[in-house]
Amino acid sequence: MEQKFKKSDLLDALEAIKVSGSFASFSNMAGVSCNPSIFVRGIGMIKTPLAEDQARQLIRQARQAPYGRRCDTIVDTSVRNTWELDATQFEFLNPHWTTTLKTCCKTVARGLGITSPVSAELYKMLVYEKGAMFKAHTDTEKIPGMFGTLVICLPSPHEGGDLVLKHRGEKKVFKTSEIQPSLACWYSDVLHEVLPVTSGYRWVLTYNLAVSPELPRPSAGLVRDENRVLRHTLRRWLEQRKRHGAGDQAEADHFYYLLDHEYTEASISLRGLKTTDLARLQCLRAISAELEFDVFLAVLEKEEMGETAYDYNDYRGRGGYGWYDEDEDEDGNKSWHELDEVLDRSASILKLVDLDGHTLRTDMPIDGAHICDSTLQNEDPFEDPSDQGERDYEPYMGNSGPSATHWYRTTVAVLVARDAVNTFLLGGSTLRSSEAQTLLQYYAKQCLEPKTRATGLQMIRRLAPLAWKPPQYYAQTPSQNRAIVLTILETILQLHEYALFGDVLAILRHLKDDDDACAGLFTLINAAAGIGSLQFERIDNSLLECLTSRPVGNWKQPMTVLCPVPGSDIEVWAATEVVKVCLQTCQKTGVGERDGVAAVFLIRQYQDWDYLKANLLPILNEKVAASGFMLGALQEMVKYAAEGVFNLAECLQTYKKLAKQIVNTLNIAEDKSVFSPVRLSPVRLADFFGDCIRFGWDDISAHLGLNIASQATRIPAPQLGGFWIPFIEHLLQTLKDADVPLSTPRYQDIACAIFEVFLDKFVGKEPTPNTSLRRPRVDCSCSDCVWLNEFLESSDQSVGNFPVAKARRRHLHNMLDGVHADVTHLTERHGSPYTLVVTKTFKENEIAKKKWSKRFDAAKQVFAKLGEVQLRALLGDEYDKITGMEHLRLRYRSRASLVSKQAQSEVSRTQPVLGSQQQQARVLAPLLMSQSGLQQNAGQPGSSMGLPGVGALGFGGAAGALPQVAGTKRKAQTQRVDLTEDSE
Ligand SMILES: O=C(O)CCC(=O)C(=O)O
Ligand SMILES: [Fe+2]
Repeated sequence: MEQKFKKSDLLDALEAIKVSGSFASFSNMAGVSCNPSIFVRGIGMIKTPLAEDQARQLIRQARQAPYGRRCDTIVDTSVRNTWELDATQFEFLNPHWTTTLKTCCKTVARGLGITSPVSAELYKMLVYEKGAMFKAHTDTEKIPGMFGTLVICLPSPHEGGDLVLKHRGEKKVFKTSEIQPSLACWYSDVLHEVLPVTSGYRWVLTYNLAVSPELPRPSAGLVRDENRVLRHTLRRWLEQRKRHGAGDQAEADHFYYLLDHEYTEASISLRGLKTTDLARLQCLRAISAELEFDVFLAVLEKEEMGETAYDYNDYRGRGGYGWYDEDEDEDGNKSWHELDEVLDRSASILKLVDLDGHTLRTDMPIDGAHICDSTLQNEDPFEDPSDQGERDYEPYMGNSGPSATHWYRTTVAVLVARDAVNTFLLGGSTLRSSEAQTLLQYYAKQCLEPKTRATGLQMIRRLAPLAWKPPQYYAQTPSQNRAIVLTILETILQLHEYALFGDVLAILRHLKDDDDACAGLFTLINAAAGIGSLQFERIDNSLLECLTSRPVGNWKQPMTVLCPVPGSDIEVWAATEVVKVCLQTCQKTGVGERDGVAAVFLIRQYQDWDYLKANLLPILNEKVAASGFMLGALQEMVKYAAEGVFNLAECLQTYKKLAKQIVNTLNIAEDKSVFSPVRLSPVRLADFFGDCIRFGWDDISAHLGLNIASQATRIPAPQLGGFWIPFIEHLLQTLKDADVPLSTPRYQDIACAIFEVFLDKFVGKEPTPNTSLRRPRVDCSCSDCVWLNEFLESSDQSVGNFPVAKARRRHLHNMLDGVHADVTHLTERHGSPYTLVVTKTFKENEIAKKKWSKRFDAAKQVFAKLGEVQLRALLGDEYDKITGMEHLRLRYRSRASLVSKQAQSEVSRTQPVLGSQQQQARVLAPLLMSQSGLQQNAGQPGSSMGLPGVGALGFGGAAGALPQVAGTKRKAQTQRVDLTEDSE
């Protein structure tokens, strides 16, 4: 009859594992007196480091080392190619060498985790010359009690010759070339090899390691007793769970095991564990590979909030010496306040990781009340708070007693029965999408193991919709997230779970904007198709949906990475389905240049010129207004025609015919959407001029130039910086490339027209300062506000006093702030009630001036970027006027007269005076009086320009509110209607 499982047995079994030993260990011997002073018969003393001539002498004395294969010992230099000397051929003259070796044995015992005394018996001296190596093998038992091998690497320069050791999937590499003298040791059941020496000589001594033959033989495998007991206990737990099912008697589905050491959230992983914790977790990990449970690591946190005893210090703190925000002891630590009564208690897993340290959950609530039951140590896992926890203390507040919150943290291993792992991982609270994403990665890994595959897939099905709910897609950074998406899809494809693949893609369809994810997906498909195991017909529809969820212009990248084998089902799909759907999509409205480019690209890739003529040309004929789409497609066509793929003559004929139509229907002002980089890029329009020059279509470019110049005044403000200024820049380049003089009237007209409207709508006139004391009303009809409005609207009162109680002062204050009134308001704290003093200011003048100056400077930058020489040629006679912008200034003629005018105004007080706004505001603000009620900021130009390179200047506002100037004659356009008073 099986013994009944007890939690305490599991604890005992774990605690019995004390030593952390590894299957192999290395150690630096520096500092140990270790020159053995080797004397070799037939040679004499060997000097260290080993020199070439002595190395050759050693080799002459040596023989080719054999190796053991089953019962034989054979020489085969393709397996082992080393020179060896028997222990009888040499001796150590250094009398301390025996002591050194004893020290080495202790190092070995510690490194391999052996508690009984270890002895080392000299076996061979080995010399590896260039090319020498020893292929992977395990060592045979050569003496009674032997459990492993010790190698002492003597000083001898060499490269290569790395010692590579592997055990149960773990691998260690020891570079004897880097550290000498040094030792390495391993258990006999560890597979190891010596990689070929690439230069010099590798020189080592080998020793047989043994324990007393009566003792159990230590080995790297889990034959140590402690591990057997642990495995046995765990098996009993799991079997008992199965037997009792889910009833009352049911065994716990998980246990927390308190680690000996504390670890931080950042350091928690198997690799970061110390000594015994490491030893125990390594055993658990090994056993969990055989038994049905999983091991995780976790940082637990408990929060307790409660009332504390009344603290005299707080009282004193408030009474006589002012208010202490924090109560700290002399060392600056927050002092400890015992909780008299705990009012609120909660526990959570702050962070749960797998043994590789991958985060699975964070901030996951757990049942604090039963935590003792789940802990193997059977105690509150949180240590004595008085020296561990973080704390926060709230002193006596008058209406409630003093309270404190304590947080306690501890680190544990979590053992979870495998049938309960999913419930455990998904437990606690609703999963955040980022958590669902991390869990997905975990389950993707599970899918790769046949045993856990079914659950893994099931969980992916369940978690995917949680992980990628539309708004949370970017819960993690896009690239991290994209990597997860692709890992999952790759796993699913590998497993041929096509239905699930479709489901996950359907969830991902909203990832319209993540083109890299889409391209990544198509790369995956391409790779899977390359392996030859893909059933493409089961995913083609999902892929098509993935394409159609984004603009045609974005199909080019994924379809480029796809590169299917000619004649394959993927190619047939691309040539029929993809191209067909692409053209259907192009018939819709709102297509732009990138769509035109992509459509032609796809036809070039999968169809031919005849197909294009039959299917794309009719669409182009219909789409004259979508000039971006047209130009994209036409220019792409000509590109391929030049490469010889399409019929060049027919292409050019089509281009010319359609180009005429584009120019005829071009309407700059109305077709807002065309002249935005999304629909048509400035460079493409410039290229169009280039094409006209190249192909000699002079009439077309003349017509287009005229069109632009005559319609320029109607260009909406945002398109200036977003399209037309960059266009000029590209046009300059195009003309230079085509050797066309910049002073050609056609281009001069275009440039002047655009710059004039740029100055007019973007920079605008320097704003006229407001001199009036009248301010806009606040929107409230209470008696206080009536009073306030009277003051605000008055043209001669600059300061208003409002002696009203606090609540009413606050109301006035809020109302003023609500309309951003150009006033200051301060409370004068004497008398009863206090008085709200409102003073009219002229800050808006300064603000408006600053904004204008920024735009002015931005325009200067634009001119500077284009270059003086080029601009002079392009703007001709207009150059000085346009780039100087003097006509936009308020007072550019005589700066000197400003001072006298200012003085004059101080005398007259009623006359509006124009000049430097800042100066005026500063000097005259409190004094000015005027009848003018006009708001000087109305119709401020320059807003929302989207000017490249000057965006940071922050042009904001409503350019749409600009008064538009009628008329078509360029020279007459520089005047704009201005609502502000202008003294000129
Ligand atoms: O040369 C070494 O480092 C290891 C030699 C070895 O594996 C052996 O002698 O069995
Ligand atoms: Fe070996």
